[in-house]
Amino acid sequence: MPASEALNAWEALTAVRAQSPVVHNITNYVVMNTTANALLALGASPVMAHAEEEMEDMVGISAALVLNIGTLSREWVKAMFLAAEHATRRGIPIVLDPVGAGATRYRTGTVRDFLAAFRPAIIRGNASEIMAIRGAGAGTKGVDSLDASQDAVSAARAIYEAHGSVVCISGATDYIIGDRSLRIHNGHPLMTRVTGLGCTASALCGAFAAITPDPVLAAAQAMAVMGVCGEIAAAKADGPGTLQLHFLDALHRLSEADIKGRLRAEVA
Ligand SMILES: Nc1ncnc2c1ncn2[C@@H]1O[C@H](COP(=O)(O)OP(=O)(O)OP(=O)(O)O)[C@@H](O)[C@H]1O
Ligand SMILES: Cc1ncsc1CCO
Ligand SMILES: [Mg+2]
Repeated sequence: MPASEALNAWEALTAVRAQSPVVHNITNYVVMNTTANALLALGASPVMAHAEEEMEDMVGISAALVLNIGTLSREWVKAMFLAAEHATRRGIPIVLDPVGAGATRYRTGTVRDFLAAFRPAIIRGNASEIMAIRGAGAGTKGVDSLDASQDAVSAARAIYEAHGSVVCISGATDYIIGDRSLRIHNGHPLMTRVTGLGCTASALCGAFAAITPDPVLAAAQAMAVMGVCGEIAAAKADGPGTLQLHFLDALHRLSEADIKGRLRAEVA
């Protein structure tokens, strides 16, 4: 069976729409609104919450936890660690987005401390961020990648072997590295001109991880949906502004035929 069909992306999307899992996000100020809207358009039920006082209750009603260090500070990091403790105890999947790892020592150090304490089901980042976790590469340009996704594959393998977390590297080709490896060739370069589509990919990883127990498959389903919707949106858009709008509509309207007709996934 071709890898695209084996992803079961349509079946998983149907399950997300039917079950509408609660996805708890501790994410950055830049993308809170866009990732909440993307999760809603997908069919999931997003909630953004970062007060330590409500971490136990919020994790208690969630099916996945998405942690994103895009605008981190001491209090938020404490909340993330506390939420991860509760999620680990409850056995709900954690997705980590190491935004800007490699740009500052604080970001890189926080991600490493987190991985020393917890095992996310999925780590989703761009190539520079993934390489920085292993001390590889020349750093990260703020939140943007200086490297191509294939350059981070060996770092991703090392992270999987050291921590057991599936690693998803986004870029022109998305790589999903775990107990097996997949590549997804969808998407559009215009997606890099809209802030937070990587953060959106991580949020979608959370929604699919809530439905799909196998984290390689869950990450691949999320990246498949991202890529296919990115292509549909780019075909209608005049630029980044309308891409963002068309992307949300594409998520909402995504059909089995869209996925079957466009998805280009292969075993890496
Ligand atoms: N050159 C490209 N061609 C096609 N798709 C791309 C390209 N670059 C990125 N994408 C897609 O754009 C989405 C965001 O990935 P990207 O690597 O830009 O994330 P990011 O750098 O973490 O973004 P952000 O920090 O703004 O959230 C993914 O779905 C990815 O597949
Ligand atoms: C631009 C930006 N800065 C911190 S987080 C963020 C959103 C994209 O990662
Ligand atoms: Mg990012």
